[in-house]
Amino acid sequence: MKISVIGAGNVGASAASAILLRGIADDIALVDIFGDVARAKAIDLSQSAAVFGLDASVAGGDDFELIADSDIVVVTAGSPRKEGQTREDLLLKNAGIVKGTVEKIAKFAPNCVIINVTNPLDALTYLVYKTSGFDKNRVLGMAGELDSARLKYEISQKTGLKNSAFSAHIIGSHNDDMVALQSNVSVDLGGEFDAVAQEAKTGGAKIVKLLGTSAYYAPGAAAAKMCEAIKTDSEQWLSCCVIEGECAGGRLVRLGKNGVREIREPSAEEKAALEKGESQTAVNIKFLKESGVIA
Ligand SMILES: NC(=O)c1ccc[n+]([C@@H]2O[C@H](COP(=O)([O-])OP(=O)(O)OC[C@H]3O[C@@H](n4cnc5c(N)ncnc54)[C@H](O)[C@@H]3O)[C@@H](O)[C@H]2O)c1
Repeated sequence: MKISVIGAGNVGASAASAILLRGIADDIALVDIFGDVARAKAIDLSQSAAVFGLDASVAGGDDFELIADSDIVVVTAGSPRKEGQTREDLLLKNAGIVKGTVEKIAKFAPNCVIINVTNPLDALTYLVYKTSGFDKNRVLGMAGELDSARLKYEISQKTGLKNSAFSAHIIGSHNDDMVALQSNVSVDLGGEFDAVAQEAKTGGAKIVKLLGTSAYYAPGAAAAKMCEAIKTDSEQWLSCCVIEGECAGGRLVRLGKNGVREIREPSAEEKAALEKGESQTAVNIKFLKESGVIA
């Protein structure tokens, strides 16, 4: 399997490292406008493969021909949040970067599954769909697996339970109105679920405040997990952003070689909870249409 990552910055390099060290791909390509950065990180990653005696190859540079014949392309090109910025503040600048990137993906890797990571996640995943011309099952966004991991972290902190002892999911939009699924949490939090969920929802902002930029190890790991599920036609339900009509939002899905295999239909109560976050995504998409970024 060949997996390419566009953007060799914090999230892109972390995703490539997780993909490599979990043995998900035989070939990895890392592309960045700063070709030497991508080349250097590809050499560094190749040497980390040598540490573990792994045979996967890693190439890097600024030439999109490197991504030819990729099965999966992960898009991380774009600016991250700085302190005080919302994900929405990144909309127009990152939309231009993602659009240009996806035009090249459609040219050089026309049969791949695209996983968008660049924020604001949901509106830009919709932009990926419209720009690529791909079937909607081959366009995904990564956010829900990260948000769900943050919920697991908070539950583990609260209860002392190990990660392997329970499951938890967050779906919906990658903004303040994401939806933690209490019915899916296999731990009794005794009435404290909402407070714990709120900690998870603001988990990204807490890291931005401490670090001055957004998180990258967990986002990279979450993108790698989606790649692994695609490769293995996994039976696991993952929280991923998918195209829903004329919008995009996080749902529990099963992934496989062609991308989305199955979407779990939200309950009526969940649908009502999803509306607020997705109305923000709809506003962002409308703005991209009015700005001419989406034709
Ligand atoms: N979906 C999520 O859950 C999630 C989580 C964390 C970060 N993010 C987002 O991921 C994106 C990347 O974050 P980061 O921390 O890696 O940023 P970063 O600045 O470390 O890396 C971004 C990289 O993109 C490159 N780039 C910019 N324009 C490009 C282009 N046209 N072609 C190729 N490469 C290009 C830059 O040179 C840089 O190396 C941001 O938009 C951030 O908000 C999303």
